[in-house]
Amino acid sequence: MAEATKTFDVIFAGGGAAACIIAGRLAVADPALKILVLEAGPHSRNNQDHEQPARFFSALGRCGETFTPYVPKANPKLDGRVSSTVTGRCLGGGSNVNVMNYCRAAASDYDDWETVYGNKGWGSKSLIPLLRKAETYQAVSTNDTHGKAGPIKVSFAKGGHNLANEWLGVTESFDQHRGQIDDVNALYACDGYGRLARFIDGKTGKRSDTASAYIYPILDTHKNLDVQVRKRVVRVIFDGKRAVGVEYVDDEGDHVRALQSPSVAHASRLVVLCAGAFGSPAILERSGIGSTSILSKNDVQQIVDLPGVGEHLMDHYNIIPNYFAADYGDTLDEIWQGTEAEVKPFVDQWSQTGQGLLAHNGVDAGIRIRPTVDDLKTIGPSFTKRWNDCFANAPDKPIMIMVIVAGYMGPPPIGPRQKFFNTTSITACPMSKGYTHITSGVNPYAVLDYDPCYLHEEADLHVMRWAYKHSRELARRMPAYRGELVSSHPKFPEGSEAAGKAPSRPVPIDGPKIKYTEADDRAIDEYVKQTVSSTFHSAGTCAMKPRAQGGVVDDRLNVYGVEGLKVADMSIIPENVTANTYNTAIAIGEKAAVIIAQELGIKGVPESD
Ligand SMILES: Cc1cc2nc3c(=O)[nH]c(=O)nc-3n(C[C@H](O)[C@H](O)[C@H](O)COP(=O)(O)OP(=O)(O)OC[C@H]3O[C@@H](n4cnc5c(N)ncnc54)[C@H](O)[C@@H]3O)c2cc1C
Repeated sequence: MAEATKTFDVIFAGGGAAACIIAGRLAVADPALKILVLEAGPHSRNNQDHEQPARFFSALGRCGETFTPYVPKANPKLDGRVSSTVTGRCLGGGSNVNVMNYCRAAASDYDDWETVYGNKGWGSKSLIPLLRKAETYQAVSTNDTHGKAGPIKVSFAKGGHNLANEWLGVTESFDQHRGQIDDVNALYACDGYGRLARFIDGKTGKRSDTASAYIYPILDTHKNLDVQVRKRVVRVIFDGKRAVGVEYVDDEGDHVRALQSPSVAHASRLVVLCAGAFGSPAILERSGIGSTSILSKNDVQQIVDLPGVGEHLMDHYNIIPNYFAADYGDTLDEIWQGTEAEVKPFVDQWSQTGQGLLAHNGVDAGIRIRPTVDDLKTIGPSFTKRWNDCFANAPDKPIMIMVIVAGYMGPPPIGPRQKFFNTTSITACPMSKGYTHITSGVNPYAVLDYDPCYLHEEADLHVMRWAYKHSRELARRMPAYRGELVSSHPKFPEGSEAAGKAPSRPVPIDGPKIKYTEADDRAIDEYVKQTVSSTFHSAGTCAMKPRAQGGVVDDRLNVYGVEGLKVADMSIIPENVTANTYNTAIAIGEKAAVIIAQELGIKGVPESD
């Protein structure tokens, strides 16, 4: 149980990726501003699973207390399979548990937010200066979109990426049409292969999360910032239509007792929901803001009829075919599959130098890829409208993100330990959209009624089929290729020429491409349905767009129909970004800090670096 009611100027519900940026910026800019952050999970400081980059995969596999799993309905489009997702659950949220892949949206993704959805100040011209302000790009930059002195550190691996180099070598000879690109993340261009940076500090070898970057350095010195962990916000409380605080419970121990006597914190100026794509709409619905049918089903008295709350749930989703790698491959398998004793030498090296395989995320090369005219024919007519509507006239938008990952991603394979790599293909902007809603009006621990609706649009399936084929041609030409882990590939019909083998040797760069029959294509589709999984980029459930179009917040992040309440996290995006989402969460955090500072009359939160 928390102490007696306290009053703050600003209360943040959720202390994740975006929240830490906003709270940190405001706390420094105005030491008189009393800020409360209520985060459901624990502190993340000094947690080796977070700090030591290569441990991300083992931590994800254990899905311990710094993760929240979300289990959807069985999906008929996945042959009845259930494909779950997770979010971070600790100070820093997803930024503390993510894969650290530095992947930035297309400039036109942000421009669409401004021009298509009418959100003034959210186009690339406004957001790029904020992205620069947020980051220190620890590499030579070939363009002026990267930052030099921001709290978030971005680096390239200094060694241990020989498989990425091989893959890039193959792409150079095999796919000359696309070729190489200087900076895969230059915002205005895509469709070239290149090295990938990571959200890892190249000097210390530590993960660069928003808690470490914006909160922990000031927590002891800025007493105006009160961060309470293991506190779960139940709902916002209102005086009429004005948000004046939140009700919250302890996020551990006896849930029932906590629920019977929730604590209250008052906000004299603003309540900001930063609980992520699942948490923020759930808090809104428990507070009486949402669609009439959802609220009445859960006995919540309606304050505002906002049918868009919890709708338009977007994600990116991926397939991960694995391949055997030659012994010389620098892979993370030893760290991901090894015992603590086997990992210890890497820990020692990392502790002493900040380098070595533990300072890796294993994702060192990739492409944000667009289809050629021939590729569009291969994908087929189901994708034509989507292509014409979204991509044809936006040359900076990829349809897939394809990366090589140095290691086996999956449950430990049977047999003696071996080396692997995989080629993960991620849908950059899938058509399918889902929803997430509460199943209890009072219990913040109740499971959510959630369905990401993966593959509900056939085009998404056909794009993935094409991506599988393309990434496979690249993989089998790498000198370190030693065959396919057949269990993580399609079950091609017996006798099919498309069937993979292990062990086997690389094919020559100019060797023929695999020819697929219709039966082979069906096998790939089946494989996609059986294995497609979340990339953990859930977003869009409190969309920033006009209320009449299902919007939940306006372009100042105000929730429609009430006062003193904003949402600021990945739930506000009106349309997906064609990239992994951490960088966009950073943009939202920085932009929200500027907006709030302006409205509260706080100086010292500039709009650029
Ligand atoms: C496993 C994983 C891998 C990923 N990999 C990458 C990657 O490689 N690259 C990339 O760019 N992006 C990646 N992402 C995505 C990125 O990290 C997220 O998009 C980003 O963290 C979202 O930020 P947010 O502020 O919207 O929400 P979050 O960071 O999820 O923060 C929400 C916070 O609110 C808290 N919360 C929820 N409900 C309540 C409540 N009722 N009361 C109090 N607190 C609450 C949660 O505990 C959480 O800490 C990954 C995400 C995950 C989970």
